[in-house]
Amino acid sequence: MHRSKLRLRLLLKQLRDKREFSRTCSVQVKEDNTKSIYDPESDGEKVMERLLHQATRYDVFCRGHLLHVIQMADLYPDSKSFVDKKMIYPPAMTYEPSDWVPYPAILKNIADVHLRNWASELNSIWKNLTRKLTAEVVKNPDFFSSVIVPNGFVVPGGRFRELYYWDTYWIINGLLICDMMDSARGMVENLLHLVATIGHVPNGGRIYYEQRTQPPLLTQMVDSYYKYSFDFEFIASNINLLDKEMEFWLKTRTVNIMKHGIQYTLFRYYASDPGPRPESYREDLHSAIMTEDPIKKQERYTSIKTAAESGWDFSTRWFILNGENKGNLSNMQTHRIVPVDLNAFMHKNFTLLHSWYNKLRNKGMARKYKILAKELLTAIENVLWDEEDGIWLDYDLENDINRDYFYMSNFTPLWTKSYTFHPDQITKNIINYMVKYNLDRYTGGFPSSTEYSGEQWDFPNAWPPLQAFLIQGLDRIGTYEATEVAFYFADRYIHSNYKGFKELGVMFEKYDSLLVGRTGDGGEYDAQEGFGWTNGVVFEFLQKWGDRLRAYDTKFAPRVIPKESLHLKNKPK
Ligand SMILES: OC[C@H]1O[C@H](O[C@H]2O[C@H](CO)[C@@H](O)[C@H](O)[C@H]2O)[C@H](O)[C@@H](O)[C@@H]1O
Repeated sequence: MHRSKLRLRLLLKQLRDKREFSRTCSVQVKEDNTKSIYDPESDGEKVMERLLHQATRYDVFCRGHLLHVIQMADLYPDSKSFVDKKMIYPPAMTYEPSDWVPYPAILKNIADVHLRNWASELNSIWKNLTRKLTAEVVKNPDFFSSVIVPNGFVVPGGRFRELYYWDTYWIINGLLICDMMDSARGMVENLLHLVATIGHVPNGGRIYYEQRTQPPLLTQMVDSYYKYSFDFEFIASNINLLDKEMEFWLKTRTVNIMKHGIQYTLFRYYASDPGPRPESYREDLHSAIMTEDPIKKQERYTSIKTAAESGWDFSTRWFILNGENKGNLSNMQTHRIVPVDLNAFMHKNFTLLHSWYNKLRNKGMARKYKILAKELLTAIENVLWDEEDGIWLDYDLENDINRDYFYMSNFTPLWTKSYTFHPDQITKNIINYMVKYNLDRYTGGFPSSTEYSGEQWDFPNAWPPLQAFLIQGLDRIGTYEATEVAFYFADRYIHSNYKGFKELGVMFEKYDSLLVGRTGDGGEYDAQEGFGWTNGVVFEFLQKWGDRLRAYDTKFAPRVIPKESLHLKNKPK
């Protein structure tokens, strides 16, 4: 086979182990565009072949010399490209899910013809995003970085070619709304299978994601499936795995906080496995380069991986510098922050499990989850609730203070109903907080934070799940005022997604809160299109408000004007 040779000098002197790596390596690019390593100081390809044969897929995709040389050679602008490559056969192929239908029932509930047509186009996108592991991958898993799951799945899109834990929640809801109940169940079964085999749900469907998880939404996915299927048998036969996942969180992710002489147990993210993220190897190595101390280096890696586990990778939300959210990635101390959203998710999980065990007449387990839910709710209210601002705030374990900054995650307990306040009181608190941060001025969606850091989970990026937390959270309060404000912002957000699709033909992973219909930016990879959770949230909003939402001309302001009583006028900051 004809091969063209591309010689790359590696500037390996800068690296930690100079003796091992200060050599010249070559990379051969085959005609079929696959690459293999050639090492001129030894017997070239044979050595690398031998290495590949001896190595397990973990040695190739997750650690070791080969990974190091390739990632440091700067072969790909995005480090994740290599760890997703095939060794012989492609790990996944697109296939059409058997339950996909061209006219799901939701379309009938969308009054506006433009929005209806758009929903129909979005329904077609599911087919492009569906994957199933090939028989080859399943038979020879050692050649691939894919994690083996029994059923097909919908991926987020773009560079995200595998399943992702928390993305799957919104994808499943979208599938259920589009009458794809079998696909949705298959995806839940995949995650349950991962709990059974790995002990937790990994960040994503690759072996290099196994050592960390993501926001724990599996129990809520089962709940979503149950609400459509009424299949309590499914819950009954899988509840032990949901319990197993909760035990993982209880055993590995709790912290105790003393406040006014009382000890509370809350959850944090914590991914402490050694070394940099294989899929962002070069980036992490550079982040940790300023310290030679191996313990401090690992601290960096733990903070980075923990941020990835949180789903907010990256954000000033995890920076601690002199007790503030300032600095840069080297100031990240994710595992020293108790996050509002994680604790709200866990509270919801405990509540659901309590009610299901009750229904199963399993008194012991029902009691276990009743106590867990009650104690966590008390902790959320006593540690995370900020009386002055009338909102929940993350807690800084390093400085023993609440982090008084605007982050969209502050609203998550609304979404999980993790509060005991009277609906009128919480409505007032939340609307005041929204007014304080002038949320009405962001016509492209709510920004993740007010910090312009260049990181993707900060200003001005508007992420779909975060829109859902606040908009659905308001709606779930149930007061007239809160539900109208929810509709007002749902209308605005739908408009931003619709405008982007009409003008650019794509759905984005995230949006720019200042530029209606335009993608967000920043962080360590280019903005992606597809997109699983974006489409899922759109379907959720169309399902809820399809009778009221209207497509409107992008040149004019939104037609839905909030009532005077909503106090949501632009106010100078
Ligand atoms: O490669 C960088 C990071 O990419 C993922 O994170 C982002 O995309 C995920 C899929 O949509 C999403 O779940 C996450 O919230 C995003 O920040 C991946 O999950 C990270 O682990 C990875 O380091």
